[in-house]
Amino acid sequence: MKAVEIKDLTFAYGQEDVLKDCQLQVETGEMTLILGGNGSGKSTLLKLMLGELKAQKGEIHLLGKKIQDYRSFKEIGYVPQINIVNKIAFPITCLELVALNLYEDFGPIKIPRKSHYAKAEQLLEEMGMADYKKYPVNELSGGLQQRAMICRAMINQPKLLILDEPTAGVDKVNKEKFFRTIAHLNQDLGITVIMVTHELKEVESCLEISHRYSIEEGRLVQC
Ligand SMILES: Nc1ncnc2c1ncn2[C@@H]1O[C@H](COP(=O)(O)OP(=O)(O)OP(=O)(O)O)[C@@H](O)[C@H]1O
Repeated sequence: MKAVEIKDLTFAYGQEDVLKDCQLQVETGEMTLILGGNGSGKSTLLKLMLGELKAQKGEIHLLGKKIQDYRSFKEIGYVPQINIVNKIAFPITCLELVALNLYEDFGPIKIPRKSHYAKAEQLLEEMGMADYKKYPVNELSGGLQQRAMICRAMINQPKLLILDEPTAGVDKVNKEKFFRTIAHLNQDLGITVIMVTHELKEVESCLEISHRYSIEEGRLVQC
């Protein structure tokens, strides 16, 4: 099954098209990179895939369903750009960050229960983050914050991971550790990954890439 299929997608915020007649096919288990200069439309493309924006023209299919009929967004793990994480102003711990993403299972009282924390704790352990579970996320280094965000995305056992420049501002050693985590999720667990990145060199040395696309003047071109 195709994880993502995009046909003839055109999108504009105002008058001018940011994306024009874009086509994209991602098979289950693939690792796809989206490249392109600043302001070329990479984040916009991801937001369209996540259902946050609606295209003026074209079709998006997620895991075999038209996006308009798709209801299981928890099958899609999203890791935003790091500056969004920095905007968490209150001192939420790693454990809380991860457990809170189970919100769909909370029931009538909208707070995590013991079982949710236990599940989050187990995942943090599996992902090598047990030492940081009690740390406020906004006090961690960039690399650790992004690993915490990956755990947050992973708690719902997603089939597809969408990452938007996940290592911008992260130091070299932590970047490599981060990409090795992604390699494990993709190669060992078979999770489909779509990643926007500027760090082609580091990514290519750690990951097996299926396809690279670049956004050039609104068009999505394979490169
Ligand atoms: N909410 C918005 N309203 C109007 N224009 C927007 C909005 N968000 C983005 N844009 C514009 O759309 C274009 C594409 O933006 P986008 O953020 O998708 O680019 P990007 O490739 O992700 O850039 P970067 O690499 O800098 O993150 C840019 O010209 C940007 O200024």
